Amino acid sequence: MSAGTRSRGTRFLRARWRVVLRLACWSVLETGQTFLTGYAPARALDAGFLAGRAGVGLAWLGVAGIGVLLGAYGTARVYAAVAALVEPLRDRLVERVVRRGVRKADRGALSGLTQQVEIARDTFAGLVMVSRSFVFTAVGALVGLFSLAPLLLLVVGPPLLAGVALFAATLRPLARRQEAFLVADEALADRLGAVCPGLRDVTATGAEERIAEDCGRLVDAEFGAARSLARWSVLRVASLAAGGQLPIVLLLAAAPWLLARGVTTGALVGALAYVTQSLLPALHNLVHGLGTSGSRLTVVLRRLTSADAENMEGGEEATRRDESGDAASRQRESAARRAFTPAVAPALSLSGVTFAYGPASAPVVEGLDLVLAAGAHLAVVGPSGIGKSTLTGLVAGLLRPSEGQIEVYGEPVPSAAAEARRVLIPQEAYVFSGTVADNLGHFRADPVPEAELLAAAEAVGMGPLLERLGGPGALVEPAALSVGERQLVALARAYLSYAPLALLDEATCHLDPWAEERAERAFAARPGGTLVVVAHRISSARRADRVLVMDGTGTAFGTHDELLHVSPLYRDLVGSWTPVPARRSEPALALRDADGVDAVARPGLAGDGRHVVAHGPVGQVQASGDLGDGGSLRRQR
Ligand SMILES: Nc1ncnc2c1ncn2[C@@H]1O[C@H](COP(=O)(O)OP(=O)(O)OP(=O)(O)O)[C@@H](O)[C@H]1O
Repeated sequence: MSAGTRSRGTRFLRARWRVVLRLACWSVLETGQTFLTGYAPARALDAGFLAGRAGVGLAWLGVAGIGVLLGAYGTARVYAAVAALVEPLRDRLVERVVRRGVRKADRGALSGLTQQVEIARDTFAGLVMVSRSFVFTAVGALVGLFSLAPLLLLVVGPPLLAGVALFAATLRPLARRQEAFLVADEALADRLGAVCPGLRDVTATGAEERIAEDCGRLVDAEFGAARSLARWSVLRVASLAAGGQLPIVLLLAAAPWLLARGVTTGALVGALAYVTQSLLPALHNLVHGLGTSGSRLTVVLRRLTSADAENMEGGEEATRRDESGDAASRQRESAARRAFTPAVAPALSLSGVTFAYGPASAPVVEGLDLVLAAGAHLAVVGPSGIGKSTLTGLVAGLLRPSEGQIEVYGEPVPSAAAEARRVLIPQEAYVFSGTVADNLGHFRADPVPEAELLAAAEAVGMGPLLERLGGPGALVEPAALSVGERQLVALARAYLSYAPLALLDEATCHLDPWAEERAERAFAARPGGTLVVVAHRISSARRADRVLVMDGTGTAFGTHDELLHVSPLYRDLVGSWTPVPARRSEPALALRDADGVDAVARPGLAGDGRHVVAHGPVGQVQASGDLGDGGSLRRQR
């Protein structure tokens, strides 16, 4: 406990000396009861039952009973006195906390702090009870032992003193370790509290490993603190054994010696009663109560009473953390910027990559070799469920191959360097509550200049949406955006990142073919940028300068024209894809049937302009949908 907290505590108690005195007086009754715990049975035996005077024995037992009743009355009064001591402490702490909470208008902090006040109040009450009880019980028992036979003090006193001394010696180091454990526990709880609600963000940004590492460090810190605490707690158990249990053994072992020196049988039984009924439970409560609650109270009180200072320190600490965080992000960023400079290594290289979702499952990717030069534009095609997303997950480092190596711009996957060089835009675009600028600049540690934001939005076709939302400073309500609009936000965000390799995993599937084309061309034209697109339209594959056809565990790789000749699967895929009609003046709406058949419609073709009916040129596709802003569709069949 710090000197400041100690002196405040002394002042607090001195100002309430009357309550302390009242508490002491009522506690004397407890001492009386403790005295009778051993003395009455001793007299009942020696002067009563063993002397053949059962009446006297019963009378002494009756006295012990009265002692218990008086002790119980005293304990009830003690509780009232403890309340008179504890409640003012609570009031003072609450006053402090509320004053500070109101000043800062921080309701979250206020509720957290008032909860700590309750902990402080309860812990303080517990401490007053156990330490007071130990003192008065010990006095009662020692006086009782002395009255029965001073020799008994010789047997019980030394181990009791040794136990208490050992306990006192461990108090401070134990409190420090308890505090270290609490701090580590809270740090972990804080971190998990922040991470768990944001798990989607973590996955969306591919930060699992970094977060796992970070949380792992906190888990290790708490584990270390718990081990150290446990080691010191062994000494606490030793002090209990020495002070409470050893006297019992000594009394029994020394019984013949004591009896030979005039100690009566009743006195021996009385001494055992003192140790087992009073001293041991009181010491047990003291060791556990003071050992655990004492350090908890120290921590809570220090926080509550010096929170202003701590807040300042906390602020500085946060700034320091921010600064070091900034430094780390600056480092990552400069690594990423460097990645944009012309690279000698290929943008992507896979050699002998094999991956299966489970040890017993068939591999989704098997022995795949692929080299993609920097600046290339690759389309990955294949039937549904063939492994296209799995491949992007492998390249992004979200999945680990069981065999083979993957490198992104010469950096092994997974690694932070490879992570900084790629950005994955999944089909399910993620938009979070915040401003448009927050969302778009999410992959950038440096503030993105507004002109750059606008240019990126324009490049990927998000311009009209940005305007409708109210510009970069406007707040985004994710639920109010259509899936297509969310994809536009995700595309602009990825476009702004410094990662040169963009992985679009059906990231434009909710956009119309023209919006998709615009976005893909924008990514392909990023200076030094390499693009891998999981294509769901033939137009997308035709735009790419290379196509990877996935066909079970086999693959074919080449240009569109080459593959039309060599890959029957590619020919089939091209045949089943619907050609995109020439662009009309009014925006078109593209629908895709569950079987992957496209249908294209124009608003106004049927319906009221927002609700349209689309007739598919292939098969009998019929669907109606709501043409939201930005041309996206919520389809009802
Ligand atoms: N987490 C997973 N656990 C087990 N199997 C999975 C998991 N994710 C995908 N698969 C299986 O792996 C195979 C390849 O899936 P993947 O999503 O990579 O295919 P895809 O070609 O991207 O499909 P689509 O075009 O429909 O998105 C499928 O059979 C799928 O069921």
